[in-house]
Amino acid sequence: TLEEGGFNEEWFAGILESIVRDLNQYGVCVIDDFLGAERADHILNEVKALESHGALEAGQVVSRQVQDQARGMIRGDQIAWVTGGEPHCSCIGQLVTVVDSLVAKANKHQDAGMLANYNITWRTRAMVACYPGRDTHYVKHVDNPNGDGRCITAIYYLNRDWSEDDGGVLRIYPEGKDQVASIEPLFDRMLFFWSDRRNPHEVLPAKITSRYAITVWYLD
Ligand SMILES: O=C(O)CNC(=O)c1n[nH]c2ccccc2c1=O
Ligand SMILES: [Fe+2]
Repeated sequence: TLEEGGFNEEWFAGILESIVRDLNQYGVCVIDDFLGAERADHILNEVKALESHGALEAGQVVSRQVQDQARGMIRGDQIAWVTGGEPHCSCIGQLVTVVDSLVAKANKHQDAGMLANYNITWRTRAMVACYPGRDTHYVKHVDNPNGDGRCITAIYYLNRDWSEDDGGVLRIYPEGKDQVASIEPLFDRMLFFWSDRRNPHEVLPAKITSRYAITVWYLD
């Protein structure tokens, strides 16, 4: 976990190995207990503060069947873009800084493999997303189907005590493979996957009132 200021060398090296190995082997890498519960909690509190201050806007406004039309559009995911430099997002900023270091080191790692095909010098801001429950979901899609520069999707989940009935599982259908990855949006779970056509994915209907995730896309 993170020592004051820096981060623990062997923790970092272990995570780095997992990212390089798993992205090359599966195109997907899941790291559990990424930052430890205390830091994860601080990040969750910053996300909840964004939500309660109405900083999250409609990521995609979905209309439901006709009978719901009367109730207006059911909101899909709600998002906010943060740099992590905002005063009330400093812990989100620390998360992004650590992930930046890991991705940069993985890109230049001696066993980078397919990662070496990229020269990752940039990234998007962090997209804080909340799926407000009531079956909100995200249809099957590819993040970067047409070479817009995004090569790695990095998602950090913040859902405490998630259980099967809460829904909101991320399902990835790795191209050319018959197995599907079902990834539960667990608290303090970090996920990396190739952003291109190798990883079509969808967010299954979320039952829990608020399903939180922070996504950063790394650019080649
Ligand atoms: O939350 C997840 O587990 C996966 N989430 C996604 O795949 C995902 N992908 N692309 C987006 C674009 C705009 C707004 C939200 C999204 C989004 O949640
Ligand atoms: Fe996506």
